[in-house]
Amino acid sequence: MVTHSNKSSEQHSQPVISVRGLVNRFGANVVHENLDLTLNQGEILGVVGGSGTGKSVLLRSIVGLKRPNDGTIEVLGTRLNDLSEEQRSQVERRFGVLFQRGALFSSLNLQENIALPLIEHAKLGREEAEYLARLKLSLVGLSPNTALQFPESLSGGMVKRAALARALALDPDILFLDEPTAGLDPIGAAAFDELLVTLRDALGFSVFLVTHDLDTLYAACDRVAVLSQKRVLVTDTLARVASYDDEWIQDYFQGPRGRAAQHAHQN
Ligand SMILES: Nc1ncnc2c1ncn2[C@@H]1O[C@H](COP(=O)(O)OP(=O)(O)OP(=O)(O)O)[C@@H](O)[C@H]1O
Repeated sequence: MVTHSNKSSEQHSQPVISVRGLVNRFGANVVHENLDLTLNQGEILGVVGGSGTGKSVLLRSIVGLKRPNDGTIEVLGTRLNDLSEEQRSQVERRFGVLFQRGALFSSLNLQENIALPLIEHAKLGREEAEYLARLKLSLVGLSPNTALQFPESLSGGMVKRAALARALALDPDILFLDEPTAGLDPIGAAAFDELLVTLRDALGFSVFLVTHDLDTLYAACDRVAVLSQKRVLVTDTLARVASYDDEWIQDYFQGPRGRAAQHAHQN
């Protein structure tokens, strides 16, 4: 059951990301063709789709790691296409990104990992940055004595939390998460979903969440966008998307795993 207030699009109609007519190609491989997507203020938007439908490429296009072949991307009211490199990096500072792999530097302890963006981008001194890093660790539920530990000594769930703390280091307006619960056991994944909703409710950021995890969709997402046929086929509440007349959607939501997730969250 969704325990948070279901902040649907009606309550958060202000878009923080607006993608229109996006085209992405790699040589002859057309990944996106005329793709539209909207992320509203304060919502957690789950982005799903079959393997290779371009979820990660979409995320990378928005955060500035892949230059689109065509289309416009507007973030927080600013059209990214029109910006200089310097202006673009100002906008990108308002993003927090958690990638599926390579989330933390293995040679740095947690405090140093989280302090890094504060030193590099916010130009804080080391002591102040590490103080803030410890605050971020407590925000994601990690005790102060994890601050000096290295990523390899932590469980998968703790690493994800620490990576989330780093993504939150610069107090982002928009958080991008690429399969954050991949590799976690169901209890660790559920705890991460709950933490995400709690932090969103408390801090008010908006979330672009790529996931294959049906439980995450039920537990954390206000709306779901489905990538299929090189575009966003539908964006709506989970209940409406789950009943959408499309073969992949029906297989995904009404298959055994989809029904199990739905059942688990109804009880
Ligand atoms: N750097 C790249 N060079 C060439 N092709 C790429 C590159 N990055 C992605 N692609 C291609 O773009 C397509 C979409 O990839 P993407 O990783 O976005 O899919 P996805 O939906 O995130 O998949 P998955 O669910 O398996 O992670 C794939 O065909 C992939 O091969």
